[in-house]
Amino acid sequence: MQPSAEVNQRLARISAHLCTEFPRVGESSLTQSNCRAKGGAPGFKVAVLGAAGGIGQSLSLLMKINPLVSVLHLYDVVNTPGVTADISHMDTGAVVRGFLGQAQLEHALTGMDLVIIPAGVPRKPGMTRDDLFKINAGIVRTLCEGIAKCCPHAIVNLISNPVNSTVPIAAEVFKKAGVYDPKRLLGVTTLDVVRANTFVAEVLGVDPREVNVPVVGGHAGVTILPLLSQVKPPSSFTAEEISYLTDRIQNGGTEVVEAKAGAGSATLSMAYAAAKFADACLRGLRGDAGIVECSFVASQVTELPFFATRVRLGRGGAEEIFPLGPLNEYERAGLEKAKKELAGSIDKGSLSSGTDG
Ligand SMILES: NC(=O)c1ccc[n+]([C@@H]2O[C@H](COP(=O)([O-])OP(=O)(O)OC[C@H]3O[C@@H](n4cnc5c(N)ncnc54)[C@H](O)[C@@H]3O)[C@@H](O)[C@H]2O)c1
Ligand SMILES: O=C(O)C[C@H](O)C(=O)O
Repeated sequence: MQPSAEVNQRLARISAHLCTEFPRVGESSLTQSNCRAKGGAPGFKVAVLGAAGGIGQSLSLLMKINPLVSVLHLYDVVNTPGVTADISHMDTGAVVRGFLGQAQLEHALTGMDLVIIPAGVPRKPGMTRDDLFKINAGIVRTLCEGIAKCCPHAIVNLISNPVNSTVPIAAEVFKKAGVYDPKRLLGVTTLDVVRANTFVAEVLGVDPREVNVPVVGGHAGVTILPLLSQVKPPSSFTAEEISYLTDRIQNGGTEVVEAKAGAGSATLSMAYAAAKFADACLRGLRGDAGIVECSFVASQVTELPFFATRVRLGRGGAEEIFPLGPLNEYERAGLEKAKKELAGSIDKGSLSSGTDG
């Protein structure tokens, strides 16, 4: 006998809730819940919020192949059943579960060790990252309220722009909920480092994997401050090369936005950068020694309450924040410009708490 349309609809609703837990009636009598293997390899529980987006999909794929991840929760307000079904077929260790819409946010977050947030709208040509503030502030606030309630000890990797303001917004949400741990809130600026390594390697004619450029400050225009005097391996540049590299690194995001011509901003290089940073956070959580990355965090390195510098990642998140190190005159001038702009963006985020942006 064929199951009624009503039964099929009911199962589809349950299936949307649990995403891949039930096949449609009539397809097989064996369901995933009867399967002998239940998953549960040792590792960390990671949630991606905004998992169906341009960054979210590639990032979720990269987290699914990370051997440190045992459980991967994919949350978005659209399209997570499809993304989850697709990624869950990859034969890697992490067990994947999908969550759709605000009603499932708490299930998505409960028990997570690391929450990565690429949710929010991207830029179009002619826009600044700050033009995204109003809409993304509200999204970040709602998601962080969920984190405060369901996994207050998770490490948070915040990608949504404008990072210079969304990190202060998240801090205010966590403070209000009484769960703020500044070491666990990390703004993701890894793409600036990834770009800097690539562009510097092109100029030097070397493999980018051999290059490490500290990029400090924040994540927008002049607040992105590459410290070319501290490049590893030690390298020297002409004044013309310094000017070209600084400008290209500061405007790397705009270069992609313009090339995509209205179809969004960096997604693939960003997913790579976010996966690299998340992997570093997970190795820190595991207790590995010497994990150092740049990140926009609560900081006393300058007079500003938040600043991106090199940080040492450990079980508690950003356990040590390194000072800027010696700067040359060009970098000192860049630092002053960066701080001036950053101060306004940080205040805008901190003071927006409780409003809709
Ligand atoms: N930090 C960085 O270096 C960096 C780099 C690139 C992009 N970004 C930023 O990342 C964000 C996402 O970019 P994208 O290209 O993936 O955009 P996108 O539009 O392709 O994807 C965003 C996703 O967020 C989801 N979303 C919207 N509201 C949500 C909510 N309340 N809860 C959960 N999910 C929600 C959307 O449904 C969508 O799937 C943008 O703000 C962008 O500016 C940051
Ligand atoms: O430029 C953008 O708007 C996205 C992102 O911040 C980037 O640097 O690529």
